Amino acid sequence: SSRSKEQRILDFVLKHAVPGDPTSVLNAIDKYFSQQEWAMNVGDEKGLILDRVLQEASPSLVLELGTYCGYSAVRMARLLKQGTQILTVEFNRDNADIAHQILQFAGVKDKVQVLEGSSEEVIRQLQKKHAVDTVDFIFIDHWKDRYLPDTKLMEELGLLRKGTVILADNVIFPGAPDYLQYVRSSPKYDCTYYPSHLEYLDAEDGLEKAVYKG
Ligand SMILES: Cc1cc(-c2n[nH]c(CCNC(=O)c3cc(-c4ccc(F)cc4)cc(O)c3O)n2)ccn1
Ligand SMILES: [Mg+2]
Repeated sequence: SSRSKEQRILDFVLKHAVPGDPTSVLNAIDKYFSQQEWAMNVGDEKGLILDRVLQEASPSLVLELGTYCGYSAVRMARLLKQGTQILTVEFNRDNADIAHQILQFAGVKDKVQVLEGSSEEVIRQLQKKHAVDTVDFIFIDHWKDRYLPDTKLMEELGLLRKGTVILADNVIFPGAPDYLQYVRSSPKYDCTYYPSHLEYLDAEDGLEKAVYKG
């Protein structure tokens, strides 16, 4: 059977990147998209914004919604201190498996745990099954119609603490208008918009940072 796009990305990484070198894995994935075909990784332009916002927050526990091939999980893991944990949630079993292999190759597997399932079911299990108290940094990059309900669910479950940073991808394209409207009008969040472009294309996109005020 023909290999999926995600399997082709994995093959390209295994061929062109250096085992144990996360930056070479990111460069290989970015090169794949510039040479071969587009895919929905956050990319290098928005990735730089993620780097800066993450370093500023210097979190101990990171939750990512939407792993895809693991590009942003590798991106975050390469910047975080030892002992930091990233829990990343992927809905598609095949992609979760690809991400697993890319994370392993990059040498960041000890910092990242890929949880397969829907964001809602995983979020509901975090406190009991994954011994999570509160989360310090959340990168939201999953189905755009789930940004708002999942943020409200995390509030309700007490997973956010004073200062928790929520960074959301694609708030312009494909867009998460209900989420944007909610965090920007809620007294519980301090929001900042980082304009950018859709990964590897010219269409406008951006990241929204929402800091929970507790
Ligand atoms: C419900 C649930 C879901 C998940 C989950 N796991 N993996 C994902 C990936 C979701 N990501 C996207 O759909 C996405 C799409 C575009 C795009 C598409 C088409 C265009 F034309 C232009 C841009 C661009 C992006 O940057 C994106 O991130 N969600 C995990 C857990 N629970
Ligand atoms: Mg995205």
